[in-house]
Order: sequence, then structure tokens, then C-alpha cells
Amino acid sequence: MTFRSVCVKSCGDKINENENDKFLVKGRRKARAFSPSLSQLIGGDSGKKSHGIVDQVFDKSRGSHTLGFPDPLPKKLLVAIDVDEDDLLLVQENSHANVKNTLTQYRWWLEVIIYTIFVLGGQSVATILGRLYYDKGGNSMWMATLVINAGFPILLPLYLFSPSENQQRSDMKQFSSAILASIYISFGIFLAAVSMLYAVGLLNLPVSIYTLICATQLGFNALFSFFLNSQKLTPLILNSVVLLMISSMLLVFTPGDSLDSSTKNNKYALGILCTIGASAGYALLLSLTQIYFQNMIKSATFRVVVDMTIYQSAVATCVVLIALFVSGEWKSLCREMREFELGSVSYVMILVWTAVFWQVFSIGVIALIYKVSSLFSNVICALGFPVVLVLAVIILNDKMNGVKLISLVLAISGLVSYLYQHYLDDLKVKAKSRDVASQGRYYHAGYWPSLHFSELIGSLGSSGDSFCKGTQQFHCL
Ligand SMILES: Nc1ncnc2[nH]cnc12
Repeated sequence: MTFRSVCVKSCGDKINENENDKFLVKGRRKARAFSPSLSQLIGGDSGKKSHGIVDQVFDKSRGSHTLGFPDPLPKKLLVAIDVDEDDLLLVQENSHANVKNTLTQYRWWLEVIIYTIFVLGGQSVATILGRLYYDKGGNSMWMATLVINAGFPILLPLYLFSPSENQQRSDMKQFSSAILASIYISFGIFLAAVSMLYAVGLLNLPVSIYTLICATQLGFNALFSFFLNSQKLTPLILNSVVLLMISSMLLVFTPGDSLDSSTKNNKYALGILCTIGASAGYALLLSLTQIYFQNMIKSATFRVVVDMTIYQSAVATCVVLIALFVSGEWKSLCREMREFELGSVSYVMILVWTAVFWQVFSIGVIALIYKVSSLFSNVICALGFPVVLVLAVIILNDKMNGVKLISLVLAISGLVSYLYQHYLDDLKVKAKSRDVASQGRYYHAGYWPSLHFSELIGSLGSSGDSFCKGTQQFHCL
């Protein structure tokens, strides 16, 4: 869910966007204002929209759209910003709504915390298990790739908690099954390629170096979010990107472990290149997923998260299975299991649990994109990298040396710089909210991707309260 705030400066004035808002992205986003009792049209002196944001007001009593706002503004003005016609940002001047929505707010935070735990826990356990597979005699790069996505059947019970098929279908009526299938198939094939690069990276690098390079994902995502999701690139974010990049580049100079230097150099070079490629690819996938949620899917249910996770993992699994058979690696799997240092039961257990934890990670990552943004989801992934690094040193006896330590410090500084930017943004939004609220003209908004224009009109009662009751995802800052 993305939160936006909007204010009306003076009677009859137009709605202004706050700095964080992105209503004008590529000129595609339109806005509408709704009120149960609006009857007047104010479109500015020239009749033009002053900010190009709100272009229609809905007057329920007349059942028609008009431009602008009445003077004085009605007490219970409902304003909805229609993102791409169907996705709505809801805005409301209503103090009861704020109290009611505190509960929704807590629920939102709780969900974000749970998904964050999924990401951190899933990522660290799965990475350590993945490395353990290689360390104890596993050699199959395709098997290591397979387990990154093959655990998707464990997510099937989540369909029990998702809304019914019918509801889902009506939410997605604009998209033919063919379009949806082609999106899932393209994402799945791309995910298979990215997973393969991750597996090669982990095969050729110690976990500590691998995870530090994975932190470049945040940098790539900041860039992709800038181009694809219209995210701001501030000096602090750029600082964070540069620090993360330097941090991983430093690792090229890591002194060798037990390998002779030319083998080490070749292995490391391949591992580093593949891990950087995987991080860039995964960051792109997250940004594309955000676009998919924002612009394509019209459902606010958790179902879209489950669908996306399961379908793309299923496609990726099929692609990797084909590669496993075509490459002939499957023939050596039985011997590999028999000769595994920890025994064949441990061999199976390690692979099974790796698969399970990658799915826990995936559902967490996709849910965080859905609830917040791809950049936020990436930050949480990046928060997990130092955790993995410390676990690798403790559990896998990875060596810690000066270069890795400097790299770690740079990666953490990059992360802090990024988080500080978010903290500043948050403060700014809150201060603005307080300022405008003190003038009595402030509207809080919550991104509500599911609601259709017609459904909104249908749910409008005689007061703003009834409207609020009908919204589950409506959320005030
Ligand atoms: N480090 C990683 N390894 C495998 N798959 C991933 N997906 C996201 N990060 C990953």
C-alpha cells in the first residue's frame, strides 16, 4: 500500500500534491474528487486545472462529474484520486475516520513486520543452507538453482486465506488470461535466469563475499525505481548507491583462502560477475513487479501476492527442471546424494529446507512490494546481508579479514544513508500533515488498488463514515 497525502489550500482552490505524491507520473494519472453533496463546479479562474491533478468532482446527488470544488467546502468531502482510472487514492476530511483507521494502521504495521521477518529469516537460512550444500559435496549448479524456486507448493494453503475466485475474477476482468499468463511466464523465465546466476555466484564465492555483493541489489533497485517507478534519487540515496557499489568492488581484492591464486581469481571473477548480474536482474524483477501491482492488477487482496509468487516460481521451476535434464546433471544426483559428507538424509533435508526458506523469503519480498514498494522490499533484503555474513562466519567458519570488514562497514553506511533518507521523507510528510491539519483542511490518503470507480460510488453513503466502513484498506497517515 502506498500512502499519499493531499491538501486543499483555500476554498475553491485546487488540490495540491505533497512532495511525495506522484499523481502526474508520465501524465497518465488522473484525479477525481467525490462528495455526497457536491453541486458546484470550480475550475479556477481560467477554468483550467491549476495543478492538473484533480479534474473531476463527483456529485452523488446528481450522479454526475463536474470540475473543481464548491465554496465553502462541505464538511464531509470525500476525495478520491483515481490512479490510472481504476486505482484510487482515497482522501477524506473526517476525524472519526482517523480514529477508526488507527486500527487499520496497526494492522498494516503488523503485516509489514511479519513480512520483514519472512524476508530476513528466509534469506539468511536459505543462503547458509545453499552454501552448506556446496561445502559438503553438492556440485550440481542446476540442483542449487532448482531449490531456489521449487518450494512453491508449500504456498498453496495460502489460497485458503484468499478471497473467492469470483471476487478475484471481477477484479481482474480487464485482463485476459492470455495477458496474465504471458506476464507470469515472462517473469518466471526471467526468475529462472536470475536464480541460475545466484547459484553460480554462491558456488564460486564464500558466503561473506557473496552476500556483500548481493547488497548491490539495493543500488540497482534505486536506479530501476528511478526510471521505472518514478522514485526520487536524492543525494543521500545516491550516496548509498555509491557506497554499496564500492563495498562490493573492494571484494575483488580479498586475499585468497585455500585456493591457489589463479584458480581463485578465475572463480572469484566468475562468481562476482554472476552475483552482480543476479542482483541487477533481481532488482529489475522487483521494480517490474511493483509496476504490475500498481498498473495492472485491480485487486487489493492478498491473492495477487500469492498468485504472483506461485506462478512465477512454478514457471521458473519448469525451466530449471528442463535445464537439469538437458544438461545431463540429473545423472550424477544419485551418486552425489550417496557421497554427501553429511549422509543422504541430510542431503535431502538441506535441499528441502533451502527450497522452503526461499519460498518464505519470496512471499515476504512480494508482499512488501505490494504493501509498500519495491525499494522498501529491497532495503529489507539488504538489511539481511550483514546478518547472513555474521552467520556465515559463525556457522560456516568463513574467514573475516580487513578487506571484508571495510566492505561490511561501507555496506552498512550505504544502508544507513538510505534509511536516513526515508526517515527524513517521513518527517517531512508528518510535518506537512500537522501544518495543514491545523488549518482544518487536510486530507489523508491511502492507496487502494482494488476499488473500481463504480464500486466507490456504490459504497458512498450519505456521510463519509459509511464510506469509511466500506473500506478495509483505507488508511490514514
Ligand atoms: N541471494 C539470493 N539467492 C537466491 N535467490 C535469491 N533471491 C533473492 N536473493 C537471492
